[in-house]
Amino acid sequence: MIVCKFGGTSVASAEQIQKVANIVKSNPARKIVAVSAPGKRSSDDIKVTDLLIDLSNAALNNDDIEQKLQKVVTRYQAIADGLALDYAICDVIAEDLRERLQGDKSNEELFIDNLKASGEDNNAKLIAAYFNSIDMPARYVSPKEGLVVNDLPERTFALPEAYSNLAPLKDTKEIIVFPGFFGYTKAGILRTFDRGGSDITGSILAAAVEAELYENFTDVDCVFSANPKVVNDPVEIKEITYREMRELSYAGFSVFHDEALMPVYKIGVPVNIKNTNNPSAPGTRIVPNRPATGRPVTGISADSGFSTLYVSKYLMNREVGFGRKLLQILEDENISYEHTPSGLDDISVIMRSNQLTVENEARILARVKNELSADDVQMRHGFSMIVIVGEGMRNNTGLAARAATAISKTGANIEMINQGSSEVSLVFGVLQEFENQILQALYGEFFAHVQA
Ligand SMILES: Nc1ncnc2c1ncn2[C@@H]1O[C@H](COP(=O)(O)OP(=O)(O)O)[C@@H](O)[C@H]1O
Ligand SMILES: N[C@@H](CC(=O)OP(=O)(O)O)C(=O)O
Repeated sequence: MIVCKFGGTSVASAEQIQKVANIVKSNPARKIVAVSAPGKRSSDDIKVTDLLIDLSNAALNNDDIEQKLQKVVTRYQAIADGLALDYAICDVIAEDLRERLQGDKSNEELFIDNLKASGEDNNAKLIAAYFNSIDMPARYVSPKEGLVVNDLPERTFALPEAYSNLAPLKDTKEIIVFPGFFGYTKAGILRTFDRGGSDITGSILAAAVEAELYENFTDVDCVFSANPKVVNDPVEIKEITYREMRELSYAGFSVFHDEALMPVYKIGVPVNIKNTNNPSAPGTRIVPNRPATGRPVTGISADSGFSTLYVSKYLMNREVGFGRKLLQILEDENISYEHTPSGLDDISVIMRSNQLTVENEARILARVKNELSADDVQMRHGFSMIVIVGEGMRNNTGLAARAATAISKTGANIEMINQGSSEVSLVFGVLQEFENQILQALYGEFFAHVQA
C-alpha cells in the first residue's frame, strides 16, 4: 500500500485535482490520500489557509466577516464548478464555516485552529465526492477516527495511540481521502500542526499502515540541493538520507516538513517527493542509507527569523549550573532554543524570533542580569542560519574553511559557527540581509562543477 500526500499547490484548482485523480488511479496501490487545503494557483494567489486565518482574526476582532467568508467559499465554488460537482457542496461548506465561526472564542488559538483546519477538512470531503463522481470509489475519513494529539500548551504532535488507531485503514477497499494538518485531543478538541503540517499527517498515516512507500506530491520535480527560488538551476537530489533531509528541512527546505520525517523514519517507510505536474519524473527518495556520491555536500539551506541571547560573565566556565539556570529562564517563558555556541566567559542562545514578544524579551533580559549576575546581556534580532549538509562531510577536512572563505567574499561577518554533533551538518549564523548572497556563494563553492 502507498500513502500519498498532495500539497496545497496540487489541490489548488479543479485542473490540479483532476491530475491528482489520474495519479491515484494510475496505481492501485495508492489507497490512502492525504490532502492539503487549496494552495496558491499562481505566485500572487493566496492560500485558503491564509484566507481562513484572516477570517478568524476578523471574527475575533468583531470585524465584518462576510466578504472574507465569501472569498473562501468562492475558492471551493470554482473547484466544484470545474469538477462538475453539485453546487450544494459549497452551501455545505459555507454552513460549516458559519458554524465554526460561532464556536467558543475563549481560547483564541483553538478558535483559529478550528477555522484553519476547515481548509483541509472541506477539501478532503470535496475530493472524495469528486473521486466517487468519476467511478473511483472513495471515502472521506475524519482525523476524529484516531488521529489523537496532545493537549495545549505544547505544540501539537500525535500521541502514540494514533498509530494503532489508524492501523485498520490498511484494510480499506475504497480510496481513503484524509484531511491533512490536524488531529483531535482525547477530549475531542481540534488542534492543527505547524504550517505545512499536512506532510506530517501523511507521514503518520504511512507509519500507521506500515506503507511500502510514502509519496509526497508537490509542485517541483524533486528536492534540489538549494532553494530554486534563490539559486539558479540547482542540482537535483535523487536520493537523500533521513538525517540529511531532517537537517535541511529544519532550515528552509520548505518542500518537506521537518516533523514529517520521524513517523516514517521509525518504521523505515521510504519517502518519495514527486511532482503532481510531472508525475513520471522519478523525484527524490528519502532513504535510511545511500551509496556515497563522492560529493561531500548534499544540500545547502537557509532560513531567516532567528534571535540571539548573548550573555557574558567573567569565569562563567567555573560556575556550576550556569547553563541550566540560563535555559531555565527560557523554559519558564515556554521558549525553545536551536543552538548554544559558547566560549569561556560567554554563551549565545539562538532561538526562533517568533517566540519573542516585547514583554517576554524584557523579562528574560532582566532575569538573566539579576539572577545570574551577568556582566553583559543582549538580545539581538535579524539573523539567518545557513546549513550545509552531507553524509560525506564527516570524512572531509577543510570543508569549514572553504565555506568560511566563500562567505567572507560576500562581505558578511560570520556571527556563529556550529558543527552539528551529528557530523552531517555545519551551521553558520549570519545577518539576515546577507542570506541569499551567502547561499549563492556557498552553492558556487560546493556545486559549481557538478553535473546536474
Ligand atoms: N531545496 C528545495 N528543493 C525543492 N523545493 C524547494 C526547496 N527549497 C524550497 N523549496 C520550495 O518548496 C516548494 C514546495 O513546498 P510547498 O510550497 O510546501 O508545496 P506544497 O504546496 O506541495 O505543500 C517549492 O515550490 C519550492 O519553491
Ligand atoms: N494548509 C496548511 C497545511 C499544509 O501542509 O499546506 P501545504 O501542503 O500547502 O504546505 C498550510 O498552509 O500550512
